Amino acid sequence: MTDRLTIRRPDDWHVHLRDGAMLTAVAQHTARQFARAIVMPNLTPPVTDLAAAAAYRERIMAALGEGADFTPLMTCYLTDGADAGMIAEGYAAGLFAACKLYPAHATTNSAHGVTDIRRLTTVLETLQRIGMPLLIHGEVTDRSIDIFDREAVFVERVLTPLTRDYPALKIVLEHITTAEAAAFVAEAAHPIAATITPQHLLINRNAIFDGGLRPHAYCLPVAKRESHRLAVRRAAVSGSPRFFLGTDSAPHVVGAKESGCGCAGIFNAPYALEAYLRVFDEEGALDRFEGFAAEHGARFYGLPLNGGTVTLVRAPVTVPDRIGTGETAVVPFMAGETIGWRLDV
Ligand SMILES: NC(=O)N[C@@H](CC(=O)O)C(=O)O
Ligand SMILES: [Zn+2]
Ligand SMILES: [Zn+2]
Repeated sequence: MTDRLTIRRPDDWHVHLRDGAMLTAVAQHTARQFARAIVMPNLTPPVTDLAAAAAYRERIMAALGEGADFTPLMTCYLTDGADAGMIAEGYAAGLFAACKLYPAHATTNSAHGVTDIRRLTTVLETLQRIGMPLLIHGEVTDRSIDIFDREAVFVERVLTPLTRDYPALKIVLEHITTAEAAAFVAEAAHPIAATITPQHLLINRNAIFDGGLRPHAYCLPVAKRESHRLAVRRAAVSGSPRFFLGTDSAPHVVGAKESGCGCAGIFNAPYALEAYLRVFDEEGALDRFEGFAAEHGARFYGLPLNGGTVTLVRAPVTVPDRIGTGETAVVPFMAGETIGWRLDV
């Protein structure tokens, strides 16, 4: 039995670092484990231009303090009015690493998102031409579609034609939750990849209703039935370079979760690596963990691999019931549970 695993320093290819007091509270958890992270732009107001992205990057580095060895990779939130020239300029300048497509009203802070992807023709042509990745929250927002089917229907109705219309457009389908999404990404003759969260590897939809309504197990896309969880697990540990780590850590203050209308989002940053490693351990795939956590994403984005290493040791670690106080009090993913691995720092 392996009791110690050392891998190249990993990256988180999808995280919400928030802003203000919450940013100050949560950023350290990500920077402690990851060398780089793709930072989601769904602030209020969203990060839609160069000045907003540069200022947000500054606030992230200020929150981490002097000497932090962490690189935030900024993203541009696409709206119906997105400006292709500005986006290309930001990419060329190394400010934007990618663009993020939220279908309008699909998830937290997506009200300014895209109402119809056909409005983005010029932007998509530009991204394709310059090799800039398009990151997608892949759910349809059609209210007649059952919430558990919104990702699979997005794959069929939106993603399939998109890959046909833009055959060289680099796409990351974010936080996949279904067998349909995993199969599409694995098999498409297209430069496409997917991020996978710890929660979609560890819980199915029963967790949301386990003895009562469990707001801390609620995120979007919502967890699916067990057969989908198993399909997503197989994809993660398959060794395919198209699947990589993206926590989707999405903190909401405890009162916003435990509410008559609780926010979507799971805060998993504090024990993210440990949670993922538990899955690879259970699947007998420890040898594939480094690829998933530290290599596949960087290669897909066309970025260098990190130097340095992190070490995880087999040890019982119990996740606290709550992290932070007051306006930054958050209930972490797996609160009260014991994970069998600990990051050795
Ligand atoms: N995943 C979530 O449930 N929530 C995210 C938004 C997102 O990634 O869709 C958030 O910003 O809270
Ligand atoms: Zn999302
Ligand atoms: Zn997210």
